Amino acid sequence: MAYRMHTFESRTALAEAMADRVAAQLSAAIAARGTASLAVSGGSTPGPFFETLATRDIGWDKVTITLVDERFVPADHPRSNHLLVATHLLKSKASVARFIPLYHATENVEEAASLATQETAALGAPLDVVILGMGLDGHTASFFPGGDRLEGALDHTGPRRVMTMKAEGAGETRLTFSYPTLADARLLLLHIEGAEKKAVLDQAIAGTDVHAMPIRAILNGAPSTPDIYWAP
Ligand SMILES: O=C1O[C@H](COP(=O)(O)O)[C@@H](O)[C@H](O)[C@H]1O
Repeated sequence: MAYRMHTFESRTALAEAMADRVAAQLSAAIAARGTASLAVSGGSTPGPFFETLATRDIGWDKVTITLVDERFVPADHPRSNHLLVATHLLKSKASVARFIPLYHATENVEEAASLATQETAALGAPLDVVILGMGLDGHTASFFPGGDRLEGALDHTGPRRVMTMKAEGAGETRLTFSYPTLADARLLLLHIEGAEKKAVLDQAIAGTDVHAMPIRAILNGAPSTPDIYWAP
């Protein structure tokens, strides 16, 4: 397993440190290439970090933000990751950033995935910053254990794209970037909080079955070494 562990005394300290790190990487990208790309996770963890990041003084008008994964629900749905980003990140100094959603109000989720693939291609590759989360079942992005397209999503040789995922533990059908899009980010972060998630991380580190705990695909053999940010 290859990763770097960063442990903090509090979630506030983590949010400050991670916001500094991400802001520095985005600023460096803007200085080098004129623009910067940031793909973030949803769920219950990132809200306070988003609030902190939005206060950082960088060239937000040159930053494009997207999601590593999304539920196939409209942006006003309470479980929408887009809603989380709109509420907690696209505000303050970051209100001028551009946002590319993965959800589209198409007839079916396959069409939404195809549109999201086309629209996010403009971000180029690799992405500047990818921030992953992890569920208690060991999923990351929407790489769920038992996912109907898990094999394809984790294929190291597959295309960079947005694809669909259905899994018992996922609730709604998902849209997710494929592993090749996420795993070679210039800065690859894994953000987890709490003792329960630390125990899941330790379990993932101790084993090798990627299908049982897809987070292992990131911890073991991603082209970029992930930096793990954890606070109790
Ligand atoms: O379903 C999801 O869950 C994971 C973890 O979320 P959390 O609520 O345990 O923080 C998240 O990383 C992912 O983006 C989200 O769609």
